[in-house]
Amino acid sequence: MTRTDSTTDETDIEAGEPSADADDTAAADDSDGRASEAVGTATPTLSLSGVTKRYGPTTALDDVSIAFEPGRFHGLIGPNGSGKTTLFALLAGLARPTSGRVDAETARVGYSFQEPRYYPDLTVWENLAVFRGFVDDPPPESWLDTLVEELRLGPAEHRRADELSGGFRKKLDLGLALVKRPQYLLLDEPLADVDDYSRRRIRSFLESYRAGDRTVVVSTHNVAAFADLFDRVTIIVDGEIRADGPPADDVVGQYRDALE
Ligand SMILES: Nc1ncnc2c1ncn2[C@@H]1O[C@H](COP(=O)(O)OP(=O)(O)OP(=O)(O)O)[C@@H](O)[C@H]1O
Repeated sequence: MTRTDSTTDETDIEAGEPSADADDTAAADDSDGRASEAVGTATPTLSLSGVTKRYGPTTALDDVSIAFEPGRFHGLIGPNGSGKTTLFALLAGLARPTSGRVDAETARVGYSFQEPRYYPDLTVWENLAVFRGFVDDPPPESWLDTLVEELRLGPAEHRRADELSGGFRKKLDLGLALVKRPQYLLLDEPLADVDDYSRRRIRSFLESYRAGDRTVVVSTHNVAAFADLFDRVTIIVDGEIRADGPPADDVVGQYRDALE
């Protein structure tokens, strides 16, 4: 468990070389003493407590507390600029809070953000295999076949990543998020650019992925695309949580009301 307490650091999402997952960052946290291993925690948690995140004069998150429970399909809903990506970056260990506390076992967190990361000159399969090589205790290689099948990556399996269409790039990034079969899967707009047929397959795959103690957190402003899957919804506006709990029968209406 990596616990990141309040700092005044303004570290942002790391740019540059593709990285396997957030584990490297967690290791860096340990080495400079700004995070510590929590012991004796029975249930792995993913949570923020009283977290504020500022970028210079901009407050991206303002005193946010939220816990992501095992076995949930959790919707994080908010308009552009509301703080969703920032919240994910904190949970993935890619950024530090300005104040407050982040509890995240980053080795169990997989993520796909809006900017895909992959090795451009490797094929889809090679990317999946390389990222699998970064994982300490990887699932069997057959898991990669499952991902290719379920994410409808087959037609592009042997094509270079930099030659892929936008939709296939998105699906490859989803695959990279899933390579280590994470307990917590954080997905930022996972269906953007994806064709209708693939959408249906990916939606039902994600629905089944939540089984057991796995948690899927989807960040989106396209509420309708996932409304029937959510069993918990957090609405975030201007860096503040406006609603957090079981979804209303009409999630789209619930979101509209929160924006007014
Ligand atoms: N690196 C940064 N430097 C300065 N401001 C930033 C940075 N990253 C985010 N912000 C600001 O923080 C606020 C929250 O941004 P964030 O990207 O978290 O929102 P979002 O909900 O993910 O938006 P979108 O739906 O458009 O992706 C915005 O005002 C944004 O301009």
